[in-house]
Amino acid sequence: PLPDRDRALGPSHQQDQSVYEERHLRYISPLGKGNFGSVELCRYDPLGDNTGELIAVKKLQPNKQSNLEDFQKEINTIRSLHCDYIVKYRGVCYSMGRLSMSLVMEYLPYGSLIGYLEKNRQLVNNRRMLLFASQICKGLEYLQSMRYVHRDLAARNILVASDTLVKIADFGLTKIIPFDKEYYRVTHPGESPIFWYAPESITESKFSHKSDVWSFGVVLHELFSYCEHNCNPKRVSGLTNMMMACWGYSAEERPTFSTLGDQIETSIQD
Ligand SMILES: Cc1cnc(Nc2cc(F)c(C3CCN(C)CC3)c(F)c2)nc1Nc1ccc(F)c(N2CCCS2(=O)=O)c1
Repeated sequence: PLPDRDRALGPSHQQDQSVYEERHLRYISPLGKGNFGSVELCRYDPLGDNTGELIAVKKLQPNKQSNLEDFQKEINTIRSLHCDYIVKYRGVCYSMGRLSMSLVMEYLPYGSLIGYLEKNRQLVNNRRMLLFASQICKGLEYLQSMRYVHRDLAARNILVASDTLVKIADFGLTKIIPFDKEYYRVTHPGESPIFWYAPESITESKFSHKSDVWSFGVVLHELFSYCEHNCNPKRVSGLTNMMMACWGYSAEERPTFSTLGDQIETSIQD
């Protein structure tokens, strides 16, 4: 049964609501800004007594029309994803005054993985790093099962829910692979720094699950270069081999996320 506060407010205010009324949105602080728009920490407080839930609200930069289409696609993408290792969609908030809309998502208190690693270097040992790698791998395996290519996988786009849980965020560049092809070719060159891009993404603007595997290798490198290496060298060498495999020059050489997942589980057992 719904908690009393929701019963009193009727169906539109249920926990699994998808429309947030702007009048109940309490701005708290900025979380991040980019060419995409901005993400803010808000409290949705219909009772006005500060008991409402904390949410992350992504607003679109009020400019080019094409952004609105891309934003709609991003909302449709994240709304279709249901996985423990992917940041949860909560709903949308229409602000009629400005004829704009915002994407409402669950709020993960620890911020991006990069910031977390910098602040908690001593906490993230080898084992914790492999746990995070395994969660990101499972999230990517789920994305692949939905025929999505993330295209912007990097530690800055991974969010930390707790000391033992990370989630993939930011589906602004995510594309669906057409049913009759193995890859997605973009027309416009990407915005991301090419450090995370597979060779074919740079030379031919081709993106596939295997180019996400390349980027996953870079995320492993980011994770690994922050954590303590004071653990068993077998894990270290296992991880190094995984990274090198993700960086196979041709996409076919690279492992699948399920193979990588198995290798990570094996390394965790060691
Ligand atoms: C959906 C979502 C849920 N929870 C959270 N929690 C969150 C909690 C935090 F304390 C912080 C920081 C931590 C550090 N201090 C100094 C400032 C606040 C933080 F940055 C985020 N953030 C979300 N989104 C989000 C926010 C901000 C972003 F820059 C990006 N992006 C980054 C590259 C593309 S991006 O748009 O993915 C996504």
